[in-house]
Amino acid sequence: MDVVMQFGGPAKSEEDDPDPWQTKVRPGTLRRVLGYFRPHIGKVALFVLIASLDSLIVVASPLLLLKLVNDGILKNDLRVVVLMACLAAGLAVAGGLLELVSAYISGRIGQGVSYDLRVQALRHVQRLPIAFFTRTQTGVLIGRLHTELIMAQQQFGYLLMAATSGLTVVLVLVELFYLSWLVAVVTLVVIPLFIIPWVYVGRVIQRRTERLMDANAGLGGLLQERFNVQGAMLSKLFGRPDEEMAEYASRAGKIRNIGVSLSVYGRLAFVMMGLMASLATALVYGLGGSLVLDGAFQLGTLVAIVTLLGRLFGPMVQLSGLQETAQTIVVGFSRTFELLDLKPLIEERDEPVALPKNVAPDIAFEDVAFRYPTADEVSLASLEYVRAEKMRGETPPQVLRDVNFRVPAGTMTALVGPSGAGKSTLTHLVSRLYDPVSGTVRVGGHDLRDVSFDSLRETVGVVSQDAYLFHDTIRENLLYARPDATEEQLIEACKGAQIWDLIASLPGGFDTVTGDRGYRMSGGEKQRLAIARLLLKEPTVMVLDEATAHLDSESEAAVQRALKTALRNRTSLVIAHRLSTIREADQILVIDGGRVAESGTHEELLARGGLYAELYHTQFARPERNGTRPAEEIQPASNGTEFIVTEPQPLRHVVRGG
Ligand SMILES: Nc1ncnc2c1ncn2[C@@H]1O[C@H](COP(=O)(O)OP(=O)(O)OP(=O)(O)O)[C@@H](O)[C@H]1O
Repeated sequence: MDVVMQFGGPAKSEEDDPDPWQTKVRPGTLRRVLGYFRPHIGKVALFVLIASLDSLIVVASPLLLLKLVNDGILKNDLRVVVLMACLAAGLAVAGGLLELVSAYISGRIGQGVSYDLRVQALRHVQRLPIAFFTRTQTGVLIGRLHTELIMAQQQFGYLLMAATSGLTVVLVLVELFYLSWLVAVVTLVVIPLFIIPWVYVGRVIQRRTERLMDANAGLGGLLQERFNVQGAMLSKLFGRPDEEMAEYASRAGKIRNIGVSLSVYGRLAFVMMGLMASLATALVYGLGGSLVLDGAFQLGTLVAIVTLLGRLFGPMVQLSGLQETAQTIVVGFSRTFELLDLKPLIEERDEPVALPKNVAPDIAFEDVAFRYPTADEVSLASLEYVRAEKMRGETPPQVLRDVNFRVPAGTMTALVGPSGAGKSTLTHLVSRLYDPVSGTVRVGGHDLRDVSFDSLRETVGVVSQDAYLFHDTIRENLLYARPDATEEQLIEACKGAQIWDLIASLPGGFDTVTGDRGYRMSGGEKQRLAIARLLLKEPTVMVLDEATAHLDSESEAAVQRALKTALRNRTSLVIAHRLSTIREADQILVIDGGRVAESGTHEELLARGGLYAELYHTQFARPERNGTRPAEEIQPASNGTEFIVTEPQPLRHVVRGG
């Protein structure tokens, strides 16, 4: 089977919003789907058994009616009447119970399969590189792992019902032939005429339901993006409520329109079903009644035939949707398979090396070149918000080239250079968020591609400018780094990170909730908490992006003290924005255009009179107003680099033009 199908279905209407990123169902998908049912084969067998018993009950009760009328009522035998009535009641109760049990079992199977698939998909997504997450729209990914699987699983329930309906239909037809071959033949001819419009309406309903789910997922993704703290902040600051409202309204309007048409079609299906049943029954009453008058069969047989007919429509309708349901399941599953088949770019090799604990290692970059991966290499177009078709297939430019340097164990290296030079990218390679395209990054002499993920995570600690905190208590945020930390260890880490006084002053102490993305804390406080989290983890290598923004001088001094503690006795790579940090570095690397343009100590680089000296002199050689250094100013350097100078002597580059 090689079907290309849009998940929302191909039905044409004004609500159609053709999606160019269709899900391609690959050959072998059905076999793969069935593979997920293998562990539940026992339950499937039990379900089939129970469903068969249920089908037998469905066809047995009309026979009781036949006997009740022919042998009881018509022959005036009260004993038969009572016995048949009791048996019919017993069968009805048994049928109800069996239906409940079969619903439970089919639920267990469907839920079990979607549980297995979901856990597998989550584990897989965890292994995907950071590049995947930078490209993927979170809301859509959540939809893929959640809503779409639920839908496939619900459809599975219908599939099981439809499959067992087959047995019921066969048994009912056999019994019809047994009771009256003439009525059975007429029924067989007439029923498809009624079923065809029903099938059409059923398909429309199914496609619109799928499109409704797609539209809901799209709206969910949008809301998730706009209503997280930063999205809400952006929309408030840019003040475009009307455009935002128009976007919501248009999407919600689409959902409304599909909802309205769904309820109309749903009602139509209901009416058609009733009409179908009434017309067929009227026909059989007419035909059967005349056969009774002719003495071809007795009244009880007619009652049984009419009852049987009533039990034929439901299963036939379910059977008619079998193919559509199966296809929806296969497409739903293949959407998850698509994700599972995305090969993680960064993998742990077999028998990886563990870096030694508690020993600060050196870091070495050897002929490193790097470019960010293409969309095709790391993501799925269907999960990207901006489906930049043109971008796909294009190779992004090299961000790092010919990078060679060594950070000796236990020393600090500062990275400076213009914005976009590649400093952050370079630090990403140390924590193996990305692998170099060529060349080698070594920690403690080991190629990072040989090192186990666990030991790399233990060895390398990262503090970014915008520290991320979970919406949880301060304690839980700290314990994330070391779940077994004692209260004393937590306090010690917080003291080292200069955040203990603040935590101690909070009424809730460690149990204070830090809010969505830690929003109730200031930038400096968040960064110090992140440093405390890192101190708990005790990595031997520190990768740090010094904060450039929104710290008042008191907070800034506190962060500086915290960093001093954090960097002590560790090998560190710091994207430095402050002169004090740069001066303290054992080595400074000036990064420019993805290369190490210069390296040395502050004094050496000044003496060399190159780019660093130029940057430094441009910044400090300017005459100060009133003999004092301005509290904050932006100065364009001759090479286009701008520095913001803030007290006490911090060095921040803002932008490099040209
Ligand atoms: N995820 C990404 N995908 C593609 N390109 C990227 C990605 N991240 C950064 N880049 C590009 O790589 C180049 C280097 O970026 P990088 O963030 O390393 O610079 P930087 O020196 O740290 O700048 P800044 O000081 O402004 O943070 C830039 O041209 C940037 O646009």
